[in-house]
Amino acid sequence: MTVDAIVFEHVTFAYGAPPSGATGVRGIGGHSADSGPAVHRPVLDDVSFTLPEGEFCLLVGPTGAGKSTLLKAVNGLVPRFTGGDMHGRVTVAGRDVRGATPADLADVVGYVGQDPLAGFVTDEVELELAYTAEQLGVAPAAMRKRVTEIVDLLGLADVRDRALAQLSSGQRQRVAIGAALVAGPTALVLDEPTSALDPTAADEVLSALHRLVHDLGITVLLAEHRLERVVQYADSALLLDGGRCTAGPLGEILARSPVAPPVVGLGRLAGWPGPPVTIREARRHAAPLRKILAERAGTVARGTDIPSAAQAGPPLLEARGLTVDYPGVRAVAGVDLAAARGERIALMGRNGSGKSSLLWALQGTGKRSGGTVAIGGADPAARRPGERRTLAGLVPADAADLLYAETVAAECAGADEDGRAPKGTCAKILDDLVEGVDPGVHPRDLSEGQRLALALAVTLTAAPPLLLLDEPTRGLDYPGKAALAARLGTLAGAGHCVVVSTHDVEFCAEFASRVVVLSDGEVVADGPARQITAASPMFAPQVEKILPGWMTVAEVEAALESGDD
Ligand SMILES: Nc1ncnc2c1ncn2[C@@H]1O[C@H](COP(=O)(O)OP(=O)(O)OP(=O)(O)O)[C@@H](O)[C@H]1O
Ligand SMILES: Nc1ncnc2c1ncn2[C@@H]1O[C@H](COP(=O)(O)OP(=O)(O)OP(=O)(O)O)[C@@H](O)[C@H]1O
Repeated sequence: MTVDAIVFEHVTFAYGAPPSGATGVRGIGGHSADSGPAVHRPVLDDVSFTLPEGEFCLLVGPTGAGKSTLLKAVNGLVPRFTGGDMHGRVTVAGRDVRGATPADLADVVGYVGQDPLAGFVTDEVELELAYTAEQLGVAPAAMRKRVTEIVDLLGLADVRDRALAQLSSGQRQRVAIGAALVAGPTALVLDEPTSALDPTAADEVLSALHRLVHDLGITVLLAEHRLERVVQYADSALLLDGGRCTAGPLGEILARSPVAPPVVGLGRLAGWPGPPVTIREARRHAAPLRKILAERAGTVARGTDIPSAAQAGPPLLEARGLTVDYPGVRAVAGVDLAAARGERIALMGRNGSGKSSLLWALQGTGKRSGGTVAIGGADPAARRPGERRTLAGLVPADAADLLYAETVAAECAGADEDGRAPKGTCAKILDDLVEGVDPGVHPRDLSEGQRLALALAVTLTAAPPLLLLDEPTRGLDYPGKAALAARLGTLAGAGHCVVVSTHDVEFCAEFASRVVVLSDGEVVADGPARQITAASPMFAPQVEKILPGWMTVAEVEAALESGDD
């Protein structure tokens, strides 16, 4: 008989009311106590669903829909540590979550947040894995056996003795999953576990989760924006939109979802039945469309084919022999990079290949151990911070680093003033990226995607000639990413040079004219986006895999429309 792993019965939740849990416990970003008793619009509105044992379920929904909130309600973090007003019932493996702490529930549900480092309590892999078991009072012999099983299951044998700080991001994420598994839970909930990972590391993590579902019958509930990465692993989906939640088989949910991967968009455009949700299914329908496109390929200008401006003008940015050393690591190893106004460059490469270090060194704030950087002839490192900002703007991977004001509205007003932009510029950019952000809310209470959009809007308002963005698509839904690509395209068209470090191949396909690939701090490929991404199974976007030579749904749509004229 199958047991229901996670059950929500008429769950309604709104932020704003005082915390209902124990006092003296550090909250998870909630500040309801000092913001008064005002209750906001419900984030979850009469949510009911049942997830059986051994199911891999995706939680999908637009930016700020409440996905993190729903996941935290599974193990009681919401409302216990966030405050808020909650009605209805959540049960995991038959246990009522109300009144229990996440630690009480560790043997039925494991929670893995977006940033594994933030959740670690020790310094070493094995200690971290053993920690939860120790807390639960498991006998040493049983504990060693359990840790070994988890190490094998998650492919961590080679690194089990290492310090956590020496692990790659994908390995750290697998350790975080392992730590959540030690207590032997029925269910695992994961909040965008691959958002910071390169495509290879993401595949490793998702394959490990897939094995847990198949070998151990664990139920996995996983929130993710990059659906193209995860659909092939999932059985079912929950769609959260406007507070309401719909559950169903993956294909059915994606067919009606406002957020769907490119393959679904292509299927809708081409009228393929289903529509297909995997590349494999889509290829079965693709032959007639390939034929039509082959006839049009010569006559249609594709967006990303716009010639590189590098050939047109003198470079805005010129770096020579740029080197960044940390103790024991050469993060950037003699990089030469020239970029002109109008270029849209994606910086790609494995986790730890040196992308962030390169961006910060180019901007002038980061460490530079050797080499030169010039932006419009000036060395940004030699300028004062205020002046530096007029040469280059950098949106950091952790968007919160850029935000200081008490409300979204104040942040936007400050950005308009600092950037000498007309009033309302920043708010308008924000609204284009993510709709409906409450201007009165504190930036720390925004969802991940909303906060990132705000940091982007603040930087784009000042619009310096060189724009550097470090992983700017975390937490953004597909419409948000398309809006970001469009805005960056407009800025490039107006003479800015835009460099984006990203693991998001679909965003790269929409945005980039040129791709630079780093490996171990060195540039190993540099050329037109279409050429570089098509040549690599790791970097190729979904559309390219189904219709070689075509990168995005919009491109295919334009080609089909051109034939209708
Ligand atoms: N502590 C809080 N106080 C007030 N409002 C909050 C708080 N935390 C989140 N919110 C709001 O609740 C809504 C849902 O946030 P949540 O983080 O659950 O969304 P999400 O779907 O996970 O978003 P993303 O896709 O960006 O990760 C957002 O509008 C957010 O601004
Ligand atoms: N402050 C630091 N001190 C020591 N080593 C560092 C520091 N910052 C980065 N490193 C190391 O330098 C190398 C490059 O890191 P960097 O963050 O630039 O890579 P990345 O390509 O941006 O990675 P990711 O895709 O994971 O964000 C890695 O080996 C990293 O561990």
